[in-house]
Amino acid sequence: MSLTTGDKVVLIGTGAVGSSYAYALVNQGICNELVLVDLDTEKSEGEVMDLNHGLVYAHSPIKITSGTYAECKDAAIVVICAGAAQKPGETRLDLVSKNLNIFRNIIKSVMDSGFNGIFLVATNPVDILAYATWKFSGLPKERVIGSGTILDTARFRYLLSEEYDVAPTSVHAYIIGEHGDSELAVWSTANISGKLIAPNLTDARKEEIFVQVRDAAYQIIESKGATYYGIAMGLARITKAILQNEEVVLPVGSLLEGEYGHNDVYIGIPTVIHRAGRKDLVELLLNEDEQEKFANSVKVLKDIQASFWT
Ligand SMILES: NC(=O)C1=CN([C@@H]2O[C@H](COP(=O)(O)OP(=O)(O)OC[C@H]3O[C@@H](n4cnc5c(N)ncnc54)[C@H](O)[C@@H]3O)[C@@H](O)[C@H]2O)C=CC1
Ligand SMILES: CC(=O)C(=O)O
Repeated sequence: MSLTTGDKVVLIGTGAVGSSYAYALVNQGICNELVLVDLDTEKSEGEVMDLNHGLVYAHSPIKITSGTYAECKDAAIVVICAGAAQKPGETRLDLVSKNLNIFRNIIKSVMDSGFNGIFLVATNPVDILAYATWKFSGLPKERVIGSGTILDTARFRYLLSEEYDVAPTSVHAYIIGEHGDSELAVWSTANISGKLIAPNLTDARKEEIFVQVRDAAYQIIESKGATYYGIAMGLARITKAILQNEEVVLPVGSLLEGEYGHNDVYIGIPTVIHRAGRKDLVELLLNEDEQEKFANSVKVLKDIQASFWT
């Protein structure tokens, strides 16, 4: 069966992240049909009403409805933002059992609809849940994408843009690895217009910037209860890259099969995104320290996987 070709998006989970993503899609005119699904149907229906009331001022026409899993049948992309979120003091990995159970049911319901498109997963712990989506759905790896380190990389580029007074889009730098505490900054290739950043910063300053990136979620959750605008913009960016067949490189969650010397794990790495989902992985040349940190991040994720998949 060939890939569904329209640009219908079904969003599962219309909480803080899901509703912000829907709002970003409408404002940027990324798709022309959006269906909202949530266990709490009253909430998704309310979100649909609210979004529709802004349509007269939207970027371009879009049909927004609430629906059931049957709507996934002809969807190009199913985006999953459903499940539990971190409470203050919790790590992303604390959510694993709860959200794996939720995902078992969600993926089955989506696949039972006859879905033949691309999954984009945001629910945490996102790397484990992207892997679970790939396993539960039976879809090829190209059609299951996690949000990976799209948000962490955006945070990193923003902080470096502040450091150097240039636009974040002119900073070329990646956070890779787990979307979580074991992630790493690839300082060895981070640059502005080809000029390497690392030689101009002390180790102490680099560590300060990295810690700000790594711990941003904890800080935001402590101050306002949840993070959602940043990831919503990141998810909208990935959605646009897929629907517009951009072949752009984005740091998303992709399955490793020998790349970087590891396999059988979803993790945040630069990936070429096109209309069929993931195209190629871009293998960064990591230095020894980065390779060790990346290997540790893989191990953190694999140890968790091992307790759920033999
Ligand atoms: N990947 C990333 O970079 C980020 C991921 N997240 C994650 O996104 C997820 C959602 O976060 P929030 O929107 O803040 O949470 P939320 O609690 O505001 O929303 C979750 C929604 O999921 C729905 N839901 C729960 N079980 C469901 C099921 N079985 N079927 C359908 N809907 C169901 C709930 O009714 C609720 O509307 C969390 O796991 C959070 O950690 C949050 C920020 C960044
Ligand atoms: C909550 C989360 O995963 C983040 O903001 O990075």
